[in-house]
Amino acid sequence: MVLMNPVISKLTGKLVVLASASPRRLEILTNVGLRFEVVPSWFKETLDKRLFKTPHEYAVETAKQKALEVAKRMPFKHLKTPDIVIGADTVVVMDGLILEKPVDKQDAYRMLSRLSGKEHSVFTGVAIILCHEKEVIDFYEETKVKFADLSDDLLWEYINSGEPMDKAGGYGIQALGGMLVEYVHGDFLNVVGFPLNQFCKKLGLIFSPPGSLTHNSDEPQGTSDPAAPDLTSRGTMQMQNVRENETEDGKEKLSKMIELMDGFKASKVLFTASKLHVFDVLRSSKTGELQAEDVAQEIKASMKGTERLLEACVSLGLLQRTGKEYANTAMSRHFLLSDGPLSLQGYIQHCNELVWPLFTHLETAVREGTNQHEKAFGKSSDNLFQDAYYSRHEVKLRFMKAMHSIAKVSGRDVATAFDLSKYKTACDLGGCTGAMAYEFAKAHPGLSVTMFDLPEVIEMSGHFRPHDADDRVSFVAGDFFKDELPKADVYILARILHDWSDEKVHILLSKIAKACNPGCCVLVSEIFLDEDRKGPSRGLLQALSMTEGRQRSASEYSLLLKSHGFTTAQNQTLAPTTRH
Ligand SMILES: Cc1cn([C@H]2C[C@H](O)[C@@H](COP(=O)(O)OP(=O)(O)OP(=O)(O)O)O2)c(=O)[nH]c1=O
Repeated sequence: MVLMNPVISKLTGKLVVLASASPRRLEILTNVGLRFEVVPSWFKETLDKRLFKTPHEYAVETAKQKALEVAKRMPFKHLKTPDIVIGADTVVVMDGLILEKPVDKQDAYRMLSRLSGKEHSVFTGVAIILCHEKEVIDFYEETKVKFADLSDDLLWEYINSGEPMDKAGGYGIQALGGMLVEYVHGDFLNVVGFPLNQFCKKLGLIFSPPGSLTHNSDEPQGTSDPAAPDLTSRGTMQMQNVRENETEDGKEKLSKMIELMDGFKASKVLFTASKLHVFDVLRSSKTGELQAEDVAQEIKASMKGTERLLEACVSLGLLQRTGKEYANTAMSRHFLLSDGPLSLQGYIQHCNELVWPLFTHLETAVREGTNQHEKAFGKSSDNLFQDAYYSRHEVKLRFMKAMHSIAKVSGRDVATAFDLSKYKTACDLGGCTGAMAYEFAKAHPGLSVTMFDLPEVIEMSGHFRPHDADDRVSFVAGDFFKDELPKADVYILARILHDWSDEKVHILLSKIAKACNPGCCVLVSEIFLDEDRKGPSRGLLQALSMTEGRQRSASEYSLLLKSHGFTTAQNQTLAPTTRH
């Protein structure tokens, strides 16, 4: 592509990120040959408008916050630091009132009828973050647009086209909305969401030779004083040294702290919405959407409480809201519907009913170094499974559902992690509902899998039998510490060993070693701790409520296995070992 603007070519080789989900901005910048990645900002456009003297200050600040959020997130979440992050925010302003995107059709109607027959301003605030230099350049552009007198019929026809909903002021000048417009004074692309002309000028200033950076030679007079911006100007340029290096760093630490402090609230919101079947209720409604009062009625809860719960769910990305209607997000549809193939509901209820009470006694657990079953449930648990999980029917069922959901979510990855084509038989020790065994059978057409677990588990495993159950999976009842193990080429230990002390692990491994022939293999699936035991925190957090078990690193597991003649063949995230 021939680059008309030499400024754009100055960005060649730099990691430029557009912190925007707007397809218009993407198109405008792509059209001029800019190469960039799109990382939509998670910054919520909720700044208090009353705190800004002018609408354009609001747009600029929102643009800045959008860009800063991405600049801060990328080094952690994407493991790379961009050179430049660009953020933008477009607002329509009528009689001093800021109009953003309409929340529903009525809102679009209110906006468009307010604009009918009159002139309004469109402001786009833009922020350019120079990540390495820790500088923010921001500016805004104003364009005046006049609407023709619009009849209600025309307005509703336009609203029903769906076009207004994701656009500031409820119209898109570049498409059908162009019909509503009598004239435009100023940069057309600014209305569409990005003031390209001024953006290129700013880039020119930024990438001109050193010394000229703070010298706004092409700025119209009187426009460079941010304290007194001139609305007729083509914008102001503010170079802010985010000296503030430490301040930014401090802010990041503070938000991490707040995230940690609030983490338990977020978990409990998820548990409660799940227990009250909020996600199922929304899915079952005709349109997949419901208002808070309908949800309250369905889940038999108070209106006030339900509304707060739904709002909190939206903020956590568990639900989405358009106007007053709540709906599941893609993530919730994936993991939170109770009958979904990858439903985590079983595990979530286990966390709510069993892990949560244990964690409320964490302080005592730390002081005493003991598990807190007795305090939490009024009953001690010397043998975790017999005393805690399998003592009562409903607790057993809940625990089995938890294991089932984890096996469903992780089963395919575990089953396909290694080439098992040379093996004919496998035995899934402590396989609970058989979900993992079925995944192995599905992944390996030549493999027959025996699921081995306690008789009280086997008697209920029928509840979880898939309708297309493969008859290569069979169930054998027994206690793997006491009874003879079925013969197999592959022994699967998925999330088993961490529950037990080294002593018990040795008992189990020696029984496997006796049962298997040379060349057979043990496949261990666990959260492996880092060798320095500094992470992953998921494993270390889980350890806090463990009874007699412990979390181990891959080399600790290898040592245990080696002492029974199993040499580690592959040792990655999953560790299968072969006995010679
Ligand atoms: C007035 C007007 C706005 N718009 C669009 C531009 C913006 O995308 C949108 C205003 O919303 P913004 O909040 O500025 O942007 P966005 O939500 O689309 O994307 P992001 O926040 O991720 O950057 O309205 C048009 O496409 N045409 C128009 O005529």
